[in-house]
Amino acid sequence: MKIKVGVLGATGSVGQRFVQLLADHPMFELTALAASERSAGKKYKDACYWFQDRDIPENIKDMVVIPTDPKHEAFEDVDIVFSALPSDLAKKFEPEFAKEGKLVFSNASAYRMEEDVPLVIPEVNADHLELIEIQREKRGWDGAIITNPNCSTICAVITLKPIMDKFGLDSVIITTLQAVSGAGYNGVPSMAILDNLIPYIKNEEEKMQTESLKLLGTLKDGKVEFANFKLSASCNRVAVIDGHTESIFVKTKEGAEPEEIKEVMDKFDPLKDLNLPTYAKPIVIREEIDRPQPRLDRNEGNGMSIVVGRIRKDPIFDVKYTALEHNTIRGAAGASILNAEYFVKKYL
Ligand SMILES: NC(=O)C1=CN([C@@H]2O[C@H](COP(=O)(O)OP(=O)(O)OC[C@H]3O[C@@H](n4cnc5c(N)ncnc54)[C@H](OP(=O)(O)O)[C@@H]3O)[C@@H](O)[C@H]2O)C=CC1
Ligand SMILES: N[C@@H](CC(=O)OP(=O)(O)O)C(=O)O
Repeated sequence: MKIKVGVLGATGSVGQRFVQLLADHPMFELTALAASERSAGKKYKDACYWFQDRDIPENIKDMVVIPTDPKHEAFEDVDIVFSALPSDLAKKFEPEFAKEGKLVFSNASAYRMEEDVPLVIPEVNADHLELIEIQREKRGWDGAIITNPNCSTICAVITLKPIMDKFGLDSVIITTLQAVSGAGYNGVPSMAILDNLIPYIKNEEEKMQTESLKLLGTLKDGKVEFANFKLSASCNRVAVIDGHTESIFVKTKEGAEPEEIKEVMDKFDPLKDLNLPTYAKPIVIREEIDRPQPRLDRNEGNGMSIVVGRIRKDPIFDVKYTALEHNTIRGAAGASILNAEYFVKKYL
């Protein structure tokens, strides 16, 4: 039998991606769509300004949106909620759902860096999920909050993990070129971004610099010991709809050649035997000199693969390469859903 799930912030930019990915999911049945009081009581198709390139799924469009209230009857038999709430609202609502016994798989940044909250990319640090036992004990709730990282962080960390495991990491520098969808539908006015680039995204560099070290850290005695290497990020918004591109420079501890980096990235496929519906090969390498490109490569692996190209020697660091991620799928809704699929397979 399928597990009943709900989406918080279901009408928003990331919420719509959740709806697309969950409407016909082999493990989950989407039965609750929650949003603000403005949307509650309306049919989903009327409450939400849908801007995806495929229509609202037939089985979803007439569902009635409910308020974000864990005690609402529609949540009664829901076990998992996916949160696509803005961070300030996530701070308030997510604990209320955990208190009601729900497993909250959150996209929001509100709880990512809390000591007892797992921040997880299942291919990288699935063992950190064990933190939920400590979380439940400390906070006295039956549910749990499990977070996925910031979109730009996910892209970089997936590529760094196989390098770290084989060669160790000394220093990493990342420059991002981030799509406008990362800021939500109303986030960046067209007058600001067309014919332009904005070299600032609030809090993004700090998130990349801290979240990456937690993700690549080690769980020891119920705590995450952060990874110990230097990471510097510089984040930019560009006029692309979907697809974050990152230029990544890596100095390893042991030294590595581009061919060796390519090999460890290509072999990196840790969950391939689990048959998780949203899983795709985490890293796909392109050999062409001018790839990856957002328009051409963002849908690789149904939007779940990081596409890496231009792996080459760097005169200062060991290597540099370009990585591309579909930011609202692998970087947001798809990441949360993969966390939930992994959790269900391993723990339920
Ligand atoms: N992991 C990642 O990398 C990414 C994460 N995100 C995160 O995902 C979250 C959602 O972002 P995004 O989809 O762009 O945001 P949007 O602004 O597009 O959507 C916000 C959603 O929250 C709902 N909402 C607003 N106010 C309330 C309220 N008072 N009570 C209940 N619901 C409310 C809205 O409902 P209504 O329509 O009724 O107003 C809407 O469904 C954010 O935390 C963002 O930072 C985003 C992109 C990538
Ligand atoms: N800040 C990211 C998206 C985002 O919302 O990130 P976070 O989940 O860390 O708040 C972007 O603009 O592309």
